[in-house]
Amino acid sequence: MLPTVNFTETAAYKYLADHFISINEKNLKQLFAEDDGRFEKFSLLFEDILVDYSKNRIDDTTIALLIQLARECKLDDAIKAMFEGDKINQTEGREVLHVALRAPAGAEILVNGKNVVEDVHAVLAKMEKFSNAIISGEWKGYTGKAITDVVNIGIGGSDLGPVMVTESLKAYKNHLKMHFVSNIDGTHIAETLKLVDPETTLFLIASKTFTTQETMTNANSARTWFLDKGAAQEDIAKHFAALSTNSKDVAAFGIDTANMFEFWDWVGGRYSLWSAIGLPISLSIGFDNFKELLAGAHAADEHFETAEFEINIPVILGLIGVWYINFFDAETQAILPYDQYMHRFAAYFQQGDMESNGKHVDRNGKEISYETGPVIWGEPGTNGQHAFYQLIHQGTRLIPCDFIAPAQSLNPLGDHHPILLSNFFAQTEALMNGKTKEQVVAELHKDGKSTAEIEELAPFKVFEGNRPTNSILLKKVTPFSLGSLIAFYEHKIFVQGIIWNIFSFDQWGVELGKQLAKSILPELGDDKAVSTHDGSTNGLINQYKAWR
Ligand SMILES: O=P(O)(O)OC[C@H]1O[C@H](O)[C@@H](O)[C@@H](O)[C@@H]1O
Repeated sequence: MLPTVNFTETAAYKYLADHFISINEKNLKQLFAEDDGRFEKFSLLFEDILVDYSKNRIDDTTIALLIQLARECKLDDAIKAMFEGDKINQTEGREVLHVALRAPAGAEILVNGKNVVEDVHAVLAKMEKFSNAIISGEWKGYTGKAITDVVNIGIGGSDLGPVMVTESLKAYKNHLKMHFVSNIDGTHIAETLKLVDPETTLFLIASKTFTTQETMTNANSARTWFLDKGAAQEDIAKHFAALSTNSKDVAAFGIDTANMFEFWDWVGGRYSLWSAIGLPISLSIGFDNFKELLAGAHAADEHFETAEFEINIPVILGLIGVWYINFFDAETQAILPYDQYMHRFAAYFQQGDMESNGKHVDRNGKEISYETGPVIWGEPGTNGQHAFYQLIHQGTRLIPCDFIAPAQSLNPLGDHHPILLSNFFAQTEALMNGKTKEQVVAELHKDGKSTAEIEELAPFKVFEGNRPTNSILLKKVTPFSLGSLIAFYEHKIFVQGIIWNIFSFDQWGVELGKQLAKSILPELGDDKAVSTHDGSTNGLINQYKAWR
């Protein structure tokens, strides 16, 4: 059982509320001026990842109080409960053990008296064998040809992780062409099927439950297409595999359970890329690289489980997030990777964070009176700079930003990387320091503007600065460093969920829309006007019927 402390009733919260008043008056520039050792103090090096959190609106007292808050909320007990396999997903009665998916062989994590690490490694061995057979071409399709294309059909947690990781690690990929179909919009599967040949395509049907409407509809369309192209029922075994917890429905679909890669209900969908759901990753970059990804995540797990809170990266990042959300009223969190390969990183953590911490009821089942999970958003740099950074620099909202960049490029082409990195460094500097009216006036003078022109223009050119950022500098994007980075973000979400006293591992909020869609679907079967809904919904449905 998780602790159920209301963080707003702790002593630390009250101290933080007072302390906020003095910090809110301080400028980041001033905080740096007051403390020569600020960077050393507020940065952490983990393997080849440097996390610089010094450009935040914090001082020693802030960090001490935030850590006191974590202690009062019994974060240490909560971490222990997760790693020990307690049923901390209480509303679904499940353990939360994505950490077991990356535990090394020989480790022991018990669920109902059984060591799940053994099961994990049995599935990993099966994934390794299968990946090797597909990649080497030893596995043949129904006409004797090797597989060239892999189509992963899944949605949410059964899509976003593999998409993000295969994109982030594209530089490590082999010859297999990867395709991902998620949307129920027929366009997604139709456009994908145009690109592939049934004789050389492997379909992975990825669904924890194997009941998700989008995935099963797309999977059925893929199977129909496969058979329509001339393949026979018995050929399905060579071209369809399932990644699921539901062997009964996998068999009912017609997939040989020998081609089923199993995972378990203690793996949350949005935490499942480390499980059999990661098979497309292993196919795309090879099993050894997939193992490195797991090893990087495991190293981050060990850090999270054992490091003192003061030097614990997910704890510090999580607490700083709480500081902005609950004291500065920040509503969003931007994630800005300066790495084109990581272009789906923010999208991935939209599910990871928003599905986990978008909750309004606490662990006692009571409505809560404070803010919880932020809106997560972001695009890769420098594209974002030319799109929405205006608002981050000069808008009225405080937007904490995570800037992420690799020191070494995987495509060191001319001076591209130094230019990219100069922007990465410049943006956090600009957000922190801003530009004063005096600086603006001096610049306009230099440009030969008249006093009247200067007076008129100056206010628009001022940047108030004092806008907080984290900078995460990776030596290089490797399977290992990416694994660690993802795990840090996962654990940050956990930390925040514990402080907010919410359940981070259920997702009841996705159910209502599904239920209503199920009841609307039969109503779309004829041309009769509907009148059973509210005026707007009736109006929309009836117009659709008139136009289709
Ligand atoms: O893997 P499945 O079972 O198809 O679920 C896909 C997705 O469905 C729902 O939207 C949620 O439960 C998500 O967390 C999940 O990732």
